[in-house]
Amino acid sequence: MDLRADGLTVRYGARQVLSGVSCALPPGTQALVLGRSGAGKTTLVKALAGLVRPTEGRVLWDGQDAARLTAAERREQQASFGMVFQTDALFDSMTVLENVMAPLTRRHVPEAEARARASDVLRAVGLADAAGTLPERLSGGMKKRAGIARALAARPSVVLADDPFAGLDPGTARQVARVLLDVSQGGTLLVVATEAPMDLPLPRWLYLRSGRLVHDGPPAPEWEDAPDEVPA
Ligand SMILES: Nc1ncnc2c1ncn2[C@@H]1O[C@H](COP(=O)(O)OP(=O)(O)OP(=O)(O)O)[C@@H](O)[C@H]1O
Repeated sequence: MDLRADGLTVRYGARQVLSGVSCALPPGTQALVLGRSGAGKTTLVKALAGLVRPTEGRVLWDGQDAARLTAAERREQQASFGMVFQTDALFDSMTVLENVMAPLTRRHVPEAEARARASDVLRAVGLADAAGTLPERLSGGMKKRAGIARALAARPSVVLADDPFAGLDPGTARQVARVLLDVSQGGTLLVVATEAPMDLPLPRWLYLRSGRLVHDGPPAPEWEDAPDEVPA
């Protein structure tokens, strides 16, 4: 999917969280969405996925204004997005395989096909052996990879991962980075983080400061050290 933000502004009450963000994310884009805590990173990816409504400006999906679609059209388009959020939880009472199958069966993919696709993607994230396990028996890193498998089982063309490395040790973070790169091949990958992850050196940085997109281009580590105030 061709994704675009055009003058995107999001306000919560009096609080402006995103201010006039514009960016073009054609199919195959691989980018980091960076910025300090509270800079608006999560809000930006949620708005791109149609989960937060712009107060001003537009989000365009293949050139169509997402806010102008009917609820049914929006749901259909949202099937193109695979999202890994910080707060994602697996269903405790279901096995890892059943968790990964859930989004597919919800979309009426026949059981046998859902099972085969879920098994494939679990293999891709290195969790084939844990398919029959309940989530409570997984380590934090395994849970994270299971969450990624669930987001990817439906073969989304856009993968949005919100801080997928939070709380992971360096070895597990490396594994998760490799999985994200492997499984999103050919599609768009947007990864939110507060610091550029060493293991996932994506070629483009979208750097947010207090809701403004202050840099959109090649990696620019100088922004990570820049003082808080954004010049007017
Ligand atoms: N639903 C909401 N209602 C009110 N304020 C919100 C809401 N969602 C986010 N905010 C506020 O908007 C600001 C930006 O939040 P957002 O989660 O987009 O930032 P972030 O850059 O992803 O931060 P972090 O790295 O800490 O996750 C924060 O100050 C947050 O408190």
